[in-house]
Amino acid sequence: MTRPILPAAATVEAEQAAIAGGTPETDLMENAGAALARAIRLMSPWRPVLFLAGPGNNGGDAFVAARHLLEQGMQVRIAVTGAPKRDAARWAKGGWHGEVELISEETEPAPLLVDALFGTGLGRPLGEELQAHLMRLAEGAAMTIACDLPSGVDADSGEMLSPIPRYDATVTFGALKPAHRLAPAMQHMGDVILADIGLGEVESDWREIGKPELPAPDPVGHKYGRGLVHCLAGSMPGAIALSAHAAARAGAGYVRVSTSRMIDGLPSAIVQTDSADALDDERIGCLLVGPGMGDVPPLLTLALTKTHPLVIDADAIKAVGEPDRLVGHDVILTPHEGEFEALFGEIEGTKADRALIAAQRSQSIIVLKGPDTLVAAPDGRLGFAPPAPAGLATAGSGDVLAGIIAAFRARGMEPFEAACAAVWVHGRAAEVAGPNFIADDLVAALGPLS
Ligand SMILES: NC(=O)C1=CN([C@@H]2O[C@H](COP(=O)(O)OP(=O)(O)OC[C@H]3O[C@@H](n4cnc5c(N)ncnc54)[C@H](O)[C@@H]3O)[C@@H](O)[C@H]2O)[C@@H](O)CC1
Ligand SMILES: Nc1ncnc2c1ncn2[C@@H]1O[C@H](COP(=O)(O)OP(=O)(O)O)[C@@H](O)[C@H]1O
Ligand SMILES: [K+]
Repeated sequence: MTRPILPAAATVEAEQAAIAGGTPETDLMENAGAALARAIRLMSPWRPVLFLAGPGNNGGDAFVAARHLLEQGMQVRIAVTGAPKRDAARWAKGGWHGEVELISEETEPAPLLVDALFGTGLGRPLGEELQAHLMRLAEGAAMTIACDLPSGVDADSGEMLSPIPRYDATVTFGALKPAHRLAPAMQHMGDVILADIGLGEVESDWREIGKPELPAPDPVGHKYGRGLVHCLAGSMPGAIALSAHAAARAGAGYVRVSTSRMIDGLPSAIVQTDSADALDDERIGCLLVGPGMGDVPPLLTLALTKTHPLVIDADAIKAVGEPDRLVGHDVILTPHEGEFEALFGEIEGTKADRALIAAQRSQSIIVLKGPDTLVAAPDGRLGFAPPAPAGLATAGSGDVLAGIIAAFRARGMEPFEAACAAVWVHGRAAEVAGPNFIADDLVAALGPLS
C-alpha cells in the first residue's frame, strides 16, 4: 500500500467527516497522542522527554502522549507557549496531572525533545524568541521528534516559514501532508511515521510512491512482449547511450537506437540502426527522444509524427514550444525545474499545484524532477517520491531515469504507473550504488531492482 497524502484543508475535512460519523474529536486526539507515545517508546525507550506544546491541537497531542509516557514510568516534562486555545487541547491538558512549565530561557533541555508547538495550523513564522528556544532545546537534545510537522513548516508547500532544526523522526496522523515529501522541509523530517487515528480509509489521489509491482516476464513470452524501446540519438550520443543501457537493464526485451554514426561503448545487445523505416515498427512499445538531442528539433518533430507512446526528456522538452502541441499524443515528460519553466513558463502555486496544472495543459504525464520528484497525471493523480540520495545530482542520472521509464512503459505499464515505478527504482538504485556513484553505476544497479 502506498501512503495517502492530504493538504492541510483536506486533512481537516477528513477529521470533520470522522467527527460527523460519530468519532469525537477528543478520540482522534487520544489516538494521535497514544500513537506519538508508542513511536517515542519504540525509538527511545528510556530517555527523559521534554515536550514543547503550542496553543492548538498539536499541543493537545503532546499532553496525551505525555500522560501515556508518564503512566509507563518515563521521565516527562511539558513546556508550553501559554494556555490551550482549542477545546480538544483543553481536554487533553485536563488529563495531565504533572507540572507545566512556560517556555523561557530557564527551560532546561532534555535528552529527547518532542516538538508539538504547531502542526497543520501554522499560519505565520514562529516569533523570534520561540524559534530561538526551539533551536536551543533541539541542540541540547540527543534525539528530536516532531509531532505531525516540524514547527515552522508550511504543510502544503514544504516551505519553511522560519528556520527549523533537523529532526530524527516525524510522527504524522491519518495521512502524510505534502510538506513531508517536498523540499526544503522534507530534508528536516527524519523518518516519517504515519499513525492511524481512526479516520478510516483515507481517500486521496495524492500518494507517496511505494515499491512497484513490476510485471513478471511471461514464461512463454518473447523479447518483443517484454517491450521494444526505440531511442533517437542526437548530437551528443553519450546521453542516449545511458538511457538505452538503462532501458535494457530495466527489463526491456529489445532496445534499439536510431543513429547516423556508431555510438561507442554501447553493449552489443543494443541494436544501432540508421534505417528511417525502423521508426515505423509497430512493435515499438515506447519511443524515447531528448537525452543528448542537442539543438536538433526535427528529431522531436519526427517523434511526434509517430503514434508510439513517447518519453520526452531533456533538450526535446525545450523544443516542444507550446504544451498543447502534445495534446492527443501519449506522452511522459521528464523536466527538471529549468526545462519545466522553459516549456510551461512561471506557474503560481506549490510544486504540487504546478505539476498538476502542467499535466492538464499538456495532457501528459509530468515527472517534475528534483530532490522532491513529483509525478502528475491530467486526471489529478499525484505521486510524491520518497527521499532519494542527493548523489543523484550527477550528470546523466536524468538520462538513466528516462530509460527506465521507457522500459516500464514498453513493458505495458500504464503511463502514470510506469513513471512512478521508474522514479522509485531510480531512487533505490542510487541507494544501492553507494557514495559518489556516476550515472553508469546507477545502470549497473538496476538489474536486481527491475
Ligand atoms: N483536528 C483534529 O481532529 C486533530 C488534530 N490533530 C493535531 O492538531 C494539529 C492541528 O491543530 P490546530 O488546527 O489547532 O493547529 P496547530 O496546533 O498547528 O496551531 C494552531 C494555533 O496556533 C496559532 N498559531 C499559528 N501559527 C502561529 C505562530 N507562528 N505563532 C503563534 N501562534 C500561531 C493559531 O492561531 C492557532 O491558535 C495537527 O497538526 C495535529 O497535530 C490531532 O490531534 C488529530 C486530530
Ligand atoms: N538533491 C537531490 N536529491 C535526490 N535526487 C536528486 C537530487 N538532485 C537531482 N536529483 C534527481 O537526479 C535526476 C537528475 O536529472 P537531470 O536534472 O535531468 O540531470 P541530467 O540532465 O544530468 O541527467 C532526477 O531524477 C532528479 O530527481
Ligand atoms: K510540531
